[in-house]
Amino acid sequence: MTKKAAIIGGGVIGGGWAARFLLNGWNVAIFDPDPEAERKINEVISNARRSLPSLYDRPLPAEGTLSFHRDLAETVADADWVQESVPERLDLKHRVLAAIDAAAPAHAVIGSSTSGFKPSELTAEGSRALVAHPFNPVYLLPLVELVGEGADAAAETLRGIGMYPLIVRKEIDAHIADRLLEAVWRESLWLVSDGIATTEEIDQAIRMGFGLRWAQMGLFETYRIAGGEAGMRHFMQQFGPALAWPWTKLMDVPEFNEALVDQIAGQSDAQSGHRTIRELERLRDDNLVGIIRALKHSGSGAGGVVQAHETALPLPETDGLPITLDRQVPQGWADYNGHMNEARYLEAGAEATDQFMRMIGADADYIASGKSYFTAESHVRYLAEAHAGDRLICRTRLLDGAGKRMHLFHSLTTGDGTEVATVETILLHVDLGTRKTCLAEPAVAEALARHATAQAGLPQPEGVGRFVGQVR
Ligand SMILES: NC(=O)C1=CN([C@@H]2O[C@H](COP(=O)(O)OP(=O)(O)OC[C@H]3O[C@@H](n4cnc5c(N)ncnc54)[C@H](O)[C@@H]3O)[C@@H](O)[C@H]2O)C=CC1
Ligand SMILES: C[N+](C)(C)CC(=O)CC(=O)[O-]
Repeated sequence: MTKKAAIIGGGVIGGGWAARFLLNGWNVAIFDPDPEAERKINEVISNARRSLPSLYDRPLPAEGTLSFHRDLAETVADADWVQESVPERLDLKHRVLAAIDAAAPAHAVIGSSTSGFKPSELTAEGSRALVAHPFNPVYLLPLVELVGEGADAAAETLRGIGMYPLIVRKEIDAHIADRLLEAVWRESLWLVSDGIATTEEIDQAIRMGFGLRWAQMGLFETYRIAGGEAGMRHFMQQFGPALAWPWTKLMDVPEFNEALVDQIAGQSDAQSGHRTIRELERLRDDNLVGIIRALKHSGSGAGGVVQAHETALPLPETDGLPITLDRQVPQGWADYNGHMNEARYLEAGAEATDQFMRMIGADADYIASGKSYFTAESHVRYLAEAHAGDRLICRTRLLDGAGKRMHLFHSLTTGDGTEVATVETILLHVDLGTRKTCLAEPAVAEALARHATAQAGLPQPEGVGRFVGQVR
């Protein structure tokens, strides 16, 4: 049965949670007294639809239903997960959590998005909530810090929607990540307030340098490398004494007053005010998709989380011909002509070939055993336009699988069935030791023969054997 998430408070974070659950197949019910909440949440969900599925090379589950309610008790009825995301005020959280506790089913997990409160503070008035602290945008960033009782069971559910639960073993104000962020934030406010740097210069200092490192190796692994061949021990010996130097104003905070707010907000407007928040969100999301997809290749950081989640998603079902690709066209695949760039059709064909290889047993283990296929020739026909956000499906015909050859004809269609391209490709079976062609192992040869039998009698696809400049 489809699971249900109830989102209490649908602002920046509640909207992100709603999108994360919804796009992973959950039904989502929302309670937020703001009359603008429905519009805002729908805008956040639209942004999520254009980005989250683009992280995956398999389709996400079909979206659940989305409903907006005027009554908290009605919202949480039958919920499997209730996520409180109201403003960061303890008295308000206590009131809202008490109402949730009174109406939610006993089996429901009650998570609080609190950035700073400890579970002992949240539960002081009897609530059974635990901290489930996410990161913005919740639908793309996998990290969620879990603190409190029931964290292990909650973690399992969150992994199921593609998140990375980090169980915080001992409660502490602001958990783990916000303590780190707060240190950078505090020092940045000092630098602006003292006139050392502008908001833009600080952002450049982060994104041109260490920000790039952190997404893939974090702090400690990065510094281990910075110690040279002697590693972390040498790094610490070299830079440890700096802790006592006046590099930072640790624990000291600039006075938070109107002048500071005006200074920071004014510089931020000058830096980024030419774009709306939604435009900035889309830019951020497109960049995050590109970064996370790059990390997927090496299984690093958030890319490893997407990889693991993806293997748990069902493969597309075949409908006569094997479906070798079913994914969304990411924004980054569109070019200056406003459609999918020509190179991406070949990339999609190459992904389909890889999937077909896995289907016939020429998978990672087979390659590790020293055998594989090399592509000898490919021909792409561009038949119609695919656009960013389109669903892209590939069905693969096996035209010849005998001997050392594998001749494939990929037909790429969009979700509405329009054939946008064909990629015809000939591969040769090779011994990776000698780099010379050889016959496939019997299991692979037999799998190819089974596909050939299943496809026997199908008409030759239109366009087979075409070459560039052919006279019509
Ligand atoms: N904004 C951020 O970067 C992050 C925020 N958080 C945490 O998430 C929580 C929510 O923060 P944001 O989404 O940023 O705030 P927000 O101000 O964007 O959204 C809060 C929402 O709660 C609604 N609300 C107010 N009273 C309510 C009530 N009694 N019942 C139901 N809804 C009510 C408001 O109408 C608003 O839509 C806070 O605890 C915050 O610390 C966690 C991670 C990141
Ligand atoms: C600013 N903040 C403390 C609310 C930030 C967070 O809690 C996490 C995030 O997304 O940066």
